[in-house]
Amino acid sequence: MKKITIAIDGFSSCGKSTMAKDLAREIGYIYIDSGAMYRAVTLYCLRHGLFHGDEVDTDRLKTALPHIDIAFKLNPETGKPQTYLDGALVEDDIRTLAVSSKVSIVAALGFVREAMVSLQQQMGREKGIVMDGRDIGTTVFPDAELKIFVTASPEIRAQRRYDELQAKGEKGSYEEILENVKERDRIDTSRAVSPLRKADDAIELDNSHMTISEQKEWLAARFRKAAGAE
Ligand SMILES: Nc1ncnc2c1ncn2[C@@H]1O[C@H](COP(=O)(O)OP(=O)(O)OP(=O)(O)O)[C@@H](O)[C@H]1O
Ligand SMILES: Nc1ccn([C@@H]2O[C@H](COP(=O)(O)O)[C@@H](O)[C@H]2O)c(=O)n1
Repeated sequence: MKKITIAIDGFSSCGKSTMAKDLAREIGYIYIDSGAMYRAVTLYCLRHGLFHGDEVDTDRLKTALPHIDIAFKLNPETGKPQTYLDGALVEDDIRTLAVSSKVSIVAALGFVREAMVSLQQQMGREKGIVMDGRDIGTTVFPDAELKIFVTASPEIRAQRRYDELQAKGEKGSYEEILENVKERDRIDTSRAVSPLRKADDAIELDNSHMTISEQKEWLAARFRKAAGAE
């Protein structure tokens, strides 16, 4: 079967990476969580004092960006990809509310997007990739053979994220998470560079009332059709 490119975009916390990761594992494709890359840059900014309130020191970030090393390696026990920043494992550190509350500010910077998009395009040049994010079907891989745009209500998304953080023993109230989900959607859809929007040729999925296994099956069927297996 020919290898294709699969772009999964959508709003924050709607289940994109859950679907993308599962599909990639099953079909033997590479999975890239593009949001993790913006999160890693944000963690770098926080750790190096590049934030002044909600303002980023763009001069310092422009100088540092070419030297920031972001990589993904598979966890040998779980087989799941994990994010490394400058050689250190940061998978949990990039998922905190502290990073979530600043990431959309960093992701709105044109020079940051340019650098990340270029890296993402290199990662996908051989096809056989599933990438999730906000601009994958519109900007990173406009020629992707399969494009999905995922939505769910903000309240459902916040509840899912809240349950996940609770299970990990992390802080954050439901209200705080709902506020973060809505604020990130607002910044992501209104930014000047590559705003979050559905590509004209993307298939929309509202998974508000779907289980993880139902959405997995839904995606597998779309993949078989796009890859020419049926
Ligand atoms: N259909 C579903 N029903 C219930 N929970 C779900 C469903 N899909 C995903 N989840 C859960 O919702 C949470 C968010 O999912 P996930 O991390 O995949 O979202 P995302 O869209 O990749 O988020 P982000 O954009 O913030 O990275 C996870 O805890 C995941 O297990
Ligand atoms: N292609 C992308 C991916 C992500 N972003 C920004 O990063 C934030 C975090 O992403 P998650 O997928 O981990 O939620 C997200 O809110 C966006 O601001 C992006 O701009 N483009």
